[in-house]
Amino acid sequence: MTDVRIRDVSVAFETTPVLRDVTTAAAGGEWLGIIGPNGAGKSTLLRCLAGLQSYAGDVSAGGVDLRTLGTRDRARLVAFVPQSPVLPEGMSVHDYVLLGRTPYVSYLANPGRADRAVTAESLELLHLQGFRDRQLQSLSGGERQRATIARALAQQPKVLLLDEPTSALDIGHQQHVLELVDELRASQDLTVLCTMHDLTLAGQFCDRLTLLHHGRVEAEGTPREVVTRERVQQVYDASVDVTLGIDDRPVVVPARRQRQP
Ligand SMILES: Nc1ncnc2c1ncn2[C@@H]1O[C@H](COP(=O)(O)OP(=O)(O)OP(=O)(O)O)[C@@H](O)[C@H]1O
Repeated sequence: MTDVRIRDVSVAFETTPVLRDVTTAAAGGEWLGIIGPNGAGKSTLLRCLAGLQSYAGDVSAGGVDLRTLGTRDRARLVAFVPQSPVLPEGMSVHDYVLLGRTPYVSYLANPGRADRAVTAESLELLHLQGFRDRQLQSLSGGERQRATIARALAQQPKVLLLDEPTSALDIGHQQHVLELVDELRASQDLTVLCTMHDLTLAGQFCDRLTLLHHGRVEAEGTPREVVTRERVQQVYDASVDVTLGIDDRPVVVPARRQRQP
């Protein structure tokens, strides 16, 4: 299984620091949730791992410094599902998911039978068989989100990076996708790093959480350790109640501030 280590990672845009000496790690096969308010640096951190953002510091997966890998080797190791993917115009769902096989297809060759089988399996896992010939642009937001996850699974990565994977999904598909990721994690030895805004869902699915605030690690640990009423109030400036649900995992309930008379 492939562990991910992030050490002293810093990113600045112009002169504005966005990540400041971020150090955290996911053990092989673990699901690490990255949480924090808007603008905390969550997506930027995932983009560093995906090779889309330059950074100071070190990031490794399975002991390999990700900077040393070429595009194809990196894509076999790490798959990234961005929050708002740019989808190619005029492409069918099937062909888009088949793109996930690119790192396995030789230059100038066409995808083979095995690539098509993995693509069909990914479509099935995300309940997209009925959409295989539809144009991407004709899909709803949630269907597009499932298509991007299917493309990432077709990459057969060791590390899956998910940026807000359930933001466009209804409650049923949220659960389906997160359960599926959890099953794949177990069956395919995947290590998962996932940004999430829903702290209750994050607590239910993640083994550990890293809380970012203003680009720094504010807290990390088990969901129960990280998601406390006081911390959510302080970091998110939110009024909430936090109770413990199944398996002592936190349940975060917004508590409406006093109504104005
Ligand atoms: N290319 C860029 N140029 C300048 N600033 C940027 C750039 N990309 C991100 N930022 C800034 O970096 C900060 C962190 O952005 P990031 O997208 O990582 O936050 P986030 O925690 O994922 O937020 P959200 O929860 O809103 O998605 C934000 O203030 C954002 O405006």
